[in-house]
Amino acid sequence: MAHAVEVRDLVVIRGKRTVLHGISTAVREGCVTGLLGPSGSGKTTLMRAIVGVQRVRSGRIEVLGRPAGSPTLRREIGYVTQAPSVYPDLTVRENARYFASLYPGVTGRDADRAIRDVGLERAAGQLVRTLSGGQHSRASLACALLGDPRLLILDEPTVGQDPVLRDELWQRFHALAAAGTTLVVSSHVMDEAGRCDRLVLIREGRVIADDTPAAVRAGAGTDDLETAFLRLIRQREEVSA
Ligand SMILES: Nc1ncnc2c1ncn2[C@@H]1O[C@H](COP(=O)(O)OP(=O)(O)OP(=O)(O)O)[C@@H](O)[C@H]1O
Repeated sequence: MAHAVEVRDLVVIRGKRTVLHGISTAVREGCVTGLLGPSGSGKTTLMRAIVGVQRVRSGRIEVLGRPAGSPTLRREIGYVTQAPSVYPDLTVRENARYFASLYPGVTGRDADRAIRDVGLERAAGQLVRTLSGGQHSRASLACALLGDPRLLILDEPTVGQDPVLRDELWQRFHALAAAGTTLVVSSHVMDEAGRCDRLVLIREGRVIADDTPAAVRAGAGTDDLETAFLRLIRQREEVSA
């Protein structure tokens, strides 16, 4: 299967700390790849590097066959950060229509469909600054979907969503993947890991597993991904001790 993203020996230093210590991984096209790891492990930094907005010390990243950060990639990548990326003083619909207007051929009808796709139709006329945290991040997701990106990078998109909405969002992610979009979704919630096609587990800036959920479970000798993650961490600690 072709790779949408290839990362080789990536080293990133932020402030005075080495945050990514020579990471190598690849993201398969048309899959949902989960980036899992504890808070501060480097998930956002890796996503920023893939999107091309993170200064890297060394290593190589290819995205859709081009070096990360290439201007021609801008229209092909949708990136939803943890920070709000929609205008607070516009309604959800106004935001979606504004972002739709930035893409040739994307219409107001597409904007309305994106709002429906993230389950925000009842809040479409509401000012973004009055939305709940979960609604706010779904508004950002709707706007990121508008350009029909080939690669969607979603930083903790299910934070603050109730279980029903989380389930709907995961169904939506898989529908997008089935239609050919590649998704990279970060989370530190292990029960979401099992919903990914592939997992990249990161700890302290190093990849400690890169496989399907089933293979990660089998490799660690447990059915539970949280236990698998803990076992992988302990194995690493024993090897480096
Ligand atoms: N602007 C910055 N300057 C210096 N260090 C930073 C900066 N942003 C993040 N870091 C550090 O880089 C490390 C990795 O952070 P990153 O945000 O990539 O982790 P994460 O796995 O995404 O965490 P979370 O799950 O909490 O979002 C952390 O130690 C963090 O303190």
